[in-house]
Amino acid sequence: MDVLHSTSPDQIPSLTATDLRSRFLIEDLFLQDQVRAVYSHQDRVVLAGAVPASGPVTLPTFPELRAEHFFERREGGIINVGGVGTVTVDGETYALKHASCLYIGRGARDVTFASDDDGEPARFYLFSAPAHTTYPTTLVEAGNGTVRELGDQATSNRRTLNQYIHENGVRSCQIVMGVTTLHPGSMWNTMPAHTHDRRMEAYLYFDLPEDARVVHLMGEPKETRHLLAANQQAVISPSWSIHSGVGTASYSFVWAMAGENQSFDDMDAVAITELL
Ligand SMILES: O=C(O)C(=O)C[C@H](O)C(=O)CO
Ligand SMILES: [Zn+2]
Repeated sequence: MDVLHSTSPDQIPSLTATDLRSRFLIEDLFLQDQVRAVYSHQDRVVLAGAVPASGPVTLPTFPELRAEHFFERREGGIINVGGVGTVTVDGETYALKHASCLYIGRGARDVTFASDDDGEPARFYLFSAPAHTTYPTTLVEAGNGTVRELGDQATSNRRTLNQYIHENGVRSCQIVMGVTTLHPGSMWNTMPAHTHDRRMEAYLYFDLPEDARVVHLMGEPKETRHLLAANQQAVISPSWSIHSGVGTASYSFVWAMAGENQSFDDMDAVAITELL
């Protein structure tokens, strides 16, 4: 498990493009037959990728957690960004099609990932945060969350947002999680941009063609930078940073937050004309 320390906004002007990528972009979360995890000191979230290619893989108890099992003091949301697969939690098996979501509550002990078809393995993205109590482990099929239609074709940002884990959906201690899909021909996500000082957020871009990129904007509104993200790469956004991007092709992304509150609409919008 890699550990990513926090970065203060006043460090940003001194960082090179390579420095920015190593602090905020996770390029290789999905490795064949492994569970690869990154511990971020932004609200102590863990981002992990599991790719059961030649057989099932089990979620390890990473020593950095100093826990008996991964979910001893944590909860997690999982979205499958690959082929159809299953997640087995303490003997109960959940089938996850592409873009479906599974919430796992605190206290789960044994978690195993498997693919239905080794030729097209599942790719499970896990976002986990510390939890103070146990909410039930719950599956939500792709598209069955709370749906919001956002943006406009005229500004190239027409998109469908599916909220899965949130205050009025699958309950959790901290995690708010869902998937946004750009409509064909629309490339901009989250523009106008925003920050939310009470929550960090991570974006995992997926369903982006291999030869395409998302130009992801980050940083304080008046000191923005960009990161070029490829398919199935994740960006960590501290609470002081905007998080918005434009693709060279249409794409989807998993957004997931943790922190002080779970109020999706508690965000501070930044007018496009205010960005520098
Ligand atoms: O398309 C969007 O806009 C989003 O999906 C925004 C994210 O959900 C977000 O940043 C929530 O804070
Ligand atoms: Zn946000």
